[in-house]
Amino acid sequence: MSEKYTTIHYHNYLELDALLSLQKERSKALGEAAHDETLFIIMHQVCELWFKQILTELDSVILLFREERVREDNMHTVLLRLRRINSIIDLLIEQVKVMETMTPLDFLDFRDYLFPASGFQSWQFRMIETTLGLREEDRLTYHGKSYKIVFTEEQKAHLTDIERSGSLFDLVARWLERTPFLRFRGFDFLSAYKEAVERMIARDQQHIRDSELSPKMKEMRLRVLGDTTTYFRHVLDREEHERMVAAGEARLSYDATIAALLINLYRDQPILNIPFQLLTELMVIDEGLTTWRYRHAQMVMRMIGNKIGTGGSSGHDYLARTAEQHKIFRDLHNISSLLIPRSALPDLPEELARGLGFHFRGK
Ligand code: HEM
Ligand SMILES: N[C@@H](CC(=O)c1ccccc1NC=O)C(=O)O
Repeated sequence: MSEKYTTIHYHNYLELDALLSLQKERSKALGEAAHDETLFIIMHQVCELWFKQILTELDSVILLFREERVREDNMHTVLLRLRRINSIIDLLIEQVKVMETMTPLDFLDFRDYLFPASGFQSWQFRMIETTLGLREEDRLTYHGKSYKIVFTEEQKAHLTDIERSGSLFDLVARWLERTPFLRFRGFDFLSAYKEAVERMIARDQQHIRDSELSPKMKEMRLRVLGDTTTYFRHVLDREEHERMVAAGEARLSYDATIAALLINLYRDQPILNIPFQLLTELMVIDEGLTTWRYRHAQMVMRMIGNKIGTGGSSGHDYLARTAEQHKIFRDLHNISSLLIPRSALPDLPEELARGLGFHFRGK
């Protein structure tokens, strides 16, 4: 008999007996009950639940991306799930305010009971970072040791597994490299782009030189404009890009970078619109996590000033540095320095433009 139509009560369905018995204040158990410790526990439990949901979404997206070809009809689902992650991150940022209704003095009523526990030991947070593509070598070191030392062997193995099997960053990079439009029936995107950049810079330089501006202003404007050796050096030259990758200054391969550039420049072509949205959502995840890190660091500053963290880090200073350093999709943000105005873009050959559009062929 099917179990589908048996009845269930709200309370049981949500396992509320278990859930609501999980707030065990150490101050109450070991000394004098501190009123705000319940909030502190619930805040963390709520965060961990949202981390679980983020991981569920990331795992499903990764599964769709692991297929030999990412199916077009899966792309929309991927986008919906990435957007869900971004809504959750917005909520996590907003939630910091609730934590800040606790005053630093009230925190001290129970902080002593927390040593040496800390957010360093949040396995799900590390799973999120690693699944997205933060590698061991990208991280600030933890007293010169691996960030994994605080975890069980099983948890460590799981993190290593993800590092080996390919993060979302890696999968998106491979997907970009497969973009089929870079060379299409005589249209060589890269040569057309190179020519357009050179033409645009030469024209703008001439306009500045011919203008009525003072020599000092002219010099400044020319400097802002840059030339083909400033922003564009590494896209105009594969070897230069490969040197940057080897030096750790770029992470996306040359081909993936060019594909991301094409998608950004021609994002109005219907077929490139969803890929463009995908790249955008990935950047939004990075921005959201960075904002959360800053927000958390700011809260920490308010709560404990410059004290050392219970996990042994320098506290606020360490956290603020992770915000800068632990970005994952930096390469996608860097594409913006390679963009040129639409007016300077080479027109696509008509056949290609037609190929990139959606065509309804009625009978
Ligand atoms: C009074 C509130 C809080 C304070 C004072 C605080 C303080 C700190 C400090 C000082 C660290 C650095 C590690 C250490 O040396 O201890 C840290 C790390 C961390 N905290 Fe908090 N925290 C608070 C609330 C939260 C909440 C609500 C969350 C949500 C889950 C959270 C998640 C994390 C995570 C994930 C890390 C690791 C960050 C990294 O290494 O990149 N913290 N926290
Ligand atoms: N690291 C904090 C303590 C703390 O926030 C914490 C302690 C135990 C479990 C989770 C924590 N939250 C995030 O770091 C401190 O130094 O006060």
